[in-house]
Amino acid sequence: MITVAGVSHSYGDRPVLHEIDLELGEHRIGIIGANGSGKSTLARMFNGLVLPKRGRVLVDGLDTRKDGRRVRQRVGFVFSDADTQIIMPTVAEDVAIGLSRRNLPKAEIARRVDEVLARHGLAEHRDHPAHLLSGGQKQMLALASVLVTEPDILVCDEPTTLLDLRNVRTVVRALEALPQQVVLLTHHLEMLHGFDRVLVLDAGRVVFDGAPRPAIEHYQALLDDELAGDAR
Ligand SMILES: Nc1ncnc2c1ncn2[C@@H]1O[C@H](COP(=O)(O)OP(=O)(O)OP(=O)(O)O)[C@@H](O)[C@H]1O
Repeated sequence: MITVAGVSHSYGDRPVLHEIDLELGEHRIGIIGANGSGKSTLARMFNGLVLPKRGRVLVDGLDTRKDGRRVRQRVGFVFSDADTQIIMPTVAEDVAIGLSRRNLPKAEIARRVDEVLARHGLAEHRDHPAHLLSGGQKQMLALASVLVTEPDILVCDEPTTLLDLRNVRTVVRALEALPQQVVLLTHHLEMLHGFDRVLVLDAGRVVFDGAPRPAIEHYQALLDDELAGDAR
């Protein structure tokens, strides 16, 4: 359960989030909104990458401000640009690095790495240079590198932005199969099909909170209003 209590945030004197209160416990939660509406800032608060200027964010009762390390063990984060997440030369090494601080026996690390690579269609690339993978494979690697740490919650910040339709579907299927709670930020609105709850952000405020279809309609209506305003 992620609790956002009275959260406001600004970068310098630029306000980006205003008085947000949320209890996020559903299995599949989407966050949508225009560029700059504050989605990434909010999502980065879920694992303490950004600490709120005002208010608190709790994960299963752990305060991101005081218990950052334990929060990050529970909340995995996948970024949109997999290249920025890939840090080791080979695919298997990149997945294994996430477990390096866990004090696990070598054999256990190898077992977990092989298992997660097999589950995400990367087994045959185990010893390949990570930077030679395709865009879609890199995103699956980024996902595998986070999932190997067995987080309870997975936050994905536009994980399909750089992918073609085929790879978007691969990521969608991978996310669908996860037992974890998933919070997905996306501009690919069709990914939200079947989600339990979708938040619409606009200028740092949650302006809709409900089922996917009305959420998408609300977002589209906002854009229509904005475009009509621009045309006037
Ligand atoms: N580290 C930062 N320093 C200063 N300003 C920032 C920083 N990160 C984000 N911003 C600004 O805060 C606002 C909200 O950004 P944020 O990335 O949270 O929005 P977003 O809804 O995720 O956008 P997008 O869909 O483009 O990813 C934007 O105006 C952005 O320029």
